[in-house]
Amino acid sequence: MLSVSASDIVLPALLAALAAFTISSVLYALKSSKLPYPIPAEEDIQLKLHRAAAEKRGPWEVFDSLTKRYGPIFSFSLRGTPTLVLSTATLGWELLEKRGENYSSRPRLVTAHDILSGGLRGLTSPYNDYWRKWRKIQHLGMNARQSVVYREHQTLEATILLRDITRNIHQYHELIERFASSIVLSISYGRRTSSMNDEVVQYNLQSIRAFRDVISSIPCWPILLWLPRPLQWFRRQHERTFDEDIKFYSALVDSVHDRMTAGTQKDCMTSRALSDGSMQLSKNELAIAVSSPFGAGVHTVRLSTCFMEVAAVLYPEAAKKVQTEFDNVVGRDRMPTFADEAYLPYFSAWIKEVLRRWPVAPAAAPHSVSRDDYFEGHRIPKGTTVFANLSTMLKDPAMFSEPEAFIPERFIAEKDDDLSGRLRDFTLPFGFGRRQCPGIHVASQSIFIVMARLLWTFNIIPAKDASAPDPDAYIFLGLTILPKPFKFALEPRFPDALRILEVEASEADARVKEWE
Ligand code: HEM
Repeated sequence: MLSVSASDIVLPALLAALAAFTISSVLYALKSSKLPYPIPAEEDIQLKLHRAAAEKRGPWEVFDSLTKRYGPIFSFSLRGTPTLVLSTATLGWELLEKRGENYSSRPRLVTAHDILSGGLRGLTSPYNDYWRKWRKIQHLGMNARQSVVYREHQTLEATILLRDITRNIHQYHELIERFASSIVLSISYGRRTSSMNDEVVQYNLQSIRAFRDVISSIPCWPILLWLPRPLQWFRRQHERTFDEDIKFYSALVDSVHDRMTAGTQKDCMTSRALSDGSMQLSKNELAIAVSSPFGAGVHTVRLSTCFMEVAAVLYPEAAKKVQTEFDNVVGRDRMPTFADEAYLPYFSAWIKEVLRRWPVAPAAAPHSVSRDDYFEGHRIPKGTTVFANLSTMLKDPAMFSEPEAFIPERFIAEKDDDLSGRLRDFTLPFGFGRRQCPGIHVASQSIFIVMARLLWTFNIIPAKDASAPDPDAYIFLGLTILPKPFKFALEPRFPDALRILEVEASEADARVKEWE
């Protein structure tokens, strides 16, 4: 009988790991000697990034100061991976959009993607056949035309949100998070939530926390995957979490299926995916794909609206102009609706200016290059990580004059050239090319209806004795940012505003039951 002792497995495994580590170190040294647009080694960017993270500052601050010294495109080696930073929109369009077929992968995240997410999380997926199927589902559920389906629910929830804020402004963050959670659940499963204590909300929040914890911990070397599987100690806990995720999210898909059979299901991403015969997704793939909007769509909407409050407090003249436009277009007998949007050019420009001045994902999400490429005579090797440094791009004086100032008018295009077209659509805060945020339409709708109704009803003013928010202070949340806490108050704009809000909100209370 053959028997294998632990030392028979462990020793060869360790030797294999050591050999792999040595080889990859040598390859790394070779790679970093051939970086495109390199910055001098004495910059010690790794240390700078480490220090920034320790001080809770985003990497974009380091990128911004290096852009000033070395120009809008530069590279360095980050733990062995060539890393390229792009700091003008033109470079982003040139590489990430025009060459999107090659610039749309993601850096490999062994623990967070391969293990904790079973290789199925779209956000961190490499650019491959699975990602294309995942992305098709996002498109099916959130493309421009499909997003219109969610407007009724968004309007009702926005009205309930505003009424709840007037009753308890101290719970502002929780209330807006409840709003955003309800919207993404209606997109994914055609159901709403009336509370953050909802089991589905709580599960998703816990899942986001697990993902964040793994992302912010020390990354796992891919060579450790060469160890025999029973020796890969780092797998077990994450695999268990993934198994639980599959069970939980599959049950949600099953309940949509049951409601479809009963004829009571609202149109949503899951129902559309289940009805589309061409999908060819396994049950697990489908369960994870339709759960994606929660992770990417709750905090981003909450954070963006928080910066809108900062803008309203810091720049009251611009907020007044928005309100004058409301008075002219909407009047004071009813609240704004989506039907008014086309007639509110200043308000649309105001929203764009907030997203420009305070991009909530200032370095977007890193892309990765699938094959060697050449740009301006420089070789950009396969596997290069590419950052679209939105923070610097959106303050590029060549594109936005007086970039630190708050000037919504810059988005009211007069010319018909390419740049004016780009400013009219203004998708930059949502990233580039094939990885551009698939939630862009639903996010824009949520922001539009919440802010339109908020600014129609109230003046957003600094709270008594509170100091004005610092426009450049932020809380660093990893990929995203939140304004430093500041106190604001809501002052009804005219005597009837609160009455109209109360009436619309109690109608909304009754109508949202359709989504329960
Ligand atoms: C103001 C709100 C939002 C902003 C500023 C925003 C911004 C972004 C950015 C910058 C990216 C990375 C793009 C890139 O890699 O180039 C992204 C990705 C993504 N966003 Fe959003 N987002 C917002 C809201 C939403 C919402 C509401 C949803 C869903 C309901 C959503 C779903 C996603 C998903 C699934 C991805 C990953 C796409 C991929 O890797 O292919 N986002 N978003």
